[in-house]
Amino acid sequence: MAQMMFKKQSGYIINIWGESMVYKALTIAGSDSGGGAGIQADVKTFHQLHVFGMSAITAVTAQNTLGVQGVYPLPVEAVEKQIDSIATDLPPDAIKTGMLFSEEIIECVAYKMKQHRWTRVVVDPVMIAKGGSPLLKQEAVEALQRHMLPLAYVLTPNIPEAEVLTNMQIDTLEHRKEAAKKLHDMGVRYVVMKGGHGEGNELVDLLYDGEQFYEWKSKRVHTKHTHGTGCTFAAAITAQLAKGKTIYEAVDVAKRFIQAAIEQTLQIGGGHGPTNHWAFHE
Ligand SMILES: Nc1ncnc2c1ncn2[C@@H]1O[C@H](COP(=O)(O)OP(=O)(O)O)[C@@H](O)[C@H]1O
Ligand SMILES: Cc1ncc(COP(=O)(O)O)c(N)n1
Repeated sequence: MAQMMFKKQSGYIINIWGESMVYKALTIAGSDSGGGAGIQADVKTFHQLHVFGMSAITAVTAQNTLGVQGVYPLPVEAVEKQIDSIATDLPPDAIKTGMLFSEEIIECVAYKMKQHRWTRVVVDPVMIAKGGSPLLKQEAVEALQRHMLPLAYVLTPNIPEAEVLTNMQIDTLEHRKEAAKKLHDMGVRYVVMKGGHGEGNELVDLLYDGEQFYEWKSKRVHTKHTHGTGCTFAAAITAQLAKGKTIYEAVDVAKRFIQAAIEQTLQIGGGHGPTNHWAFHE
């Protein structure tokens, strides 16, 4: 009985041979000192979804709910070493990338993912923080298109990021679908285009699998506390993929996770506050 309770509370599965089956996910992204976005949002989301979270930090940002006060990229060697340390001892079941910042870091991450034969990769093409600070150098966009898109099992652009990656203006749902097709043609397996930047009271997130479109509609929460929504949403997809779920199941959980996290925000900080990573329960 005591053992049963432990299993339930610990959040991981014990198989019939008594071995622990811990699902592991890795995020390769920037650190947000304020804890609402980046690595911190990813690891909190993995944890809440009962997946063991690991990180390879690409850049340290001095950041809070008011904005980004500083960006300090790590040397490429430091990124490479973190990834190798994880790969050689704790092979991840799924990987997410977030803020990659420079061409050199993108090339390093792409090389390492190929070397370690990582295929369950969610690429969140982070470009600009909500307050407008650049998290990707402008000259690195081409490297992102060339090196990361073909490695992306899932790509999760918001509308402005999809516009930059496809070089087209997106105003309507039809435009979004056209852009998703373009991104699929650029090598992405599943395109998940987030609808937070759309108009109106209803949000539409779109999934394109190369054949069909699937839509997730939700009610827009009228709040300024949306810091880290994109990171959290993509991290929830990654956690579900780590557990072996399909992309359709993964987006379904991610959508419910982010809706709860935005509806029950924590009301902390003087600016755009973080979402609530405790709100959703499987
Ligand atoms: N105000 C909101 N109310 C409800 N859901 C939202 C809101 N803003 C964003 N979302 C959801 O959060 C996720 C991230 O969306 P988005 O804001 O487009 O990305 P990003 O944070 O990368 O800019 C999507 O699933 C989107 O539908
Ligand atoms: C280190 C880091 N990575 C990503 C974001 C984007 O945040 P959002 O999820 O709100 O687009 C951020 N503000 N900081």
